[in-house]
Amino acid sequence: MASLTAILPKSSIFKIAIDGPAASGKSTTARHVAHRLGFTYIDSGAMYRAITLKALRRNIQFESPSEMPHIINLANTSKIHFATTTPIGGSGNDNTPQTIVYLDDEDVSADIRTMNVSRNVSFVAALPEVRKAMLAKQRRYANSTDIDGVVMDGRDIGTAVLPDAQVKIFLTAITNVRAMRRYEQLKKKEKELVVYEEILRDIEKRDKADLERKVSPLRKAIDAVVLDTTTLSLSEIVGKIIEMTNNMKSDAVQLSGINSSLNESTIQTQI
Ligand SMILES: Nc1ncnc2c1ncn2[C@@H]1O[C@H](COP(=O)(O)OP(=O)(O)O)[C@@H](O)[C@H]1O
Ligand SMILES: Nc1ccn([C@H]2C[C@H](O)[C@@H](COP(=O)(O)OP(=O)(O)O)O2)c(=O)n1
Repeated sequence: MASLTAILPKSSIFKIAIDGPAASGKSTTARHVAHRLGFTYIDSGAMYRAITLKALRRNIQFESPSEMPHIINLANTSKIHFATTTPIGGSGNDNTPQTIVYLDDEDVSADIRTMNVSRNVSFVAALPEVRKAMLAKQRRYANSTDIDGVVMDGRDIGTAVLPDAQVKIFLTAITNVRAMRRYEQLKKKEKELVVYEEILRDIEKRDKADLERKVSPLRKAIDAVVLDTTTLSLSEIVGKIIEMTNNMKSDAVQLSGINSSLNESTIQTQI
């Protein structure tokens, strides 16, 4: 029976974990999947970015050992929450649901995506105490009782944050494709001058830092499915994840049927 219970959901909240390197398509994919399934989307990377933004605004000197307690304190005391806006028509990426990120009730959705935050976020995300604080918040969000399902993306969701997720995806794409997509994405926002080579360097540096850090490095969970977005369109990727989720849900329903009839026969035998 252990093998049956292993694939049945441990709680009524259905969990989808999407991990992968920078600009592999995690958040866009996750937002579409969540929207289609009526699930809540949680952007775990935005949480590390929000703490980094707050530290930058306070002129905290990164990598100075005496400043670390300040960063840890920010992680423990900051309020971070999300809101999702529903798309109204449009085509292609225009109809991607948008996520608003609030830091202490201020909308910081644009400010957390600047190159300055990107350059410094890996340092903040490598601090074990910061990860501990974020992990507690992420699990709290994922286990809130008023939602049917959750889609969370990041680097350690399938391995550390939601190891019990019923669907685990590892998104990847070759580095220069990821850098070009991020370049196009930032250029559209016109928040700052963007240079492709600088973005490529940032992505290479962050990939290395995310892979090599000691606590919860970027890893594919052993039970995750790899999807390469270099060759697959957004709608193909979203379709595959929805299909996997629906299959997993119907397997769980069938197995719970088998389980309950097994329980009934056990009860009858006992009587
Ligand atoms: N499968 C895909 N094919 C082409 N472009 C994609 C695909 N998935 C995402 N994108 C685009 O790539 C850019 C980066 O995606 P994003 O979701 O922000 O990545 P991540 O969250 O992994 O950093 C966005 O402009 C997004 O629309
Ligand atoms: N679960 C997570 C999510 C993000 N991080 C870190 C590592 C990433 O470089 C930064 C920013 O994450 P984010 O997903 O916003 O980055 P990209 O959109 O992929 O560029 O945060 C992490 O360590 N663990």
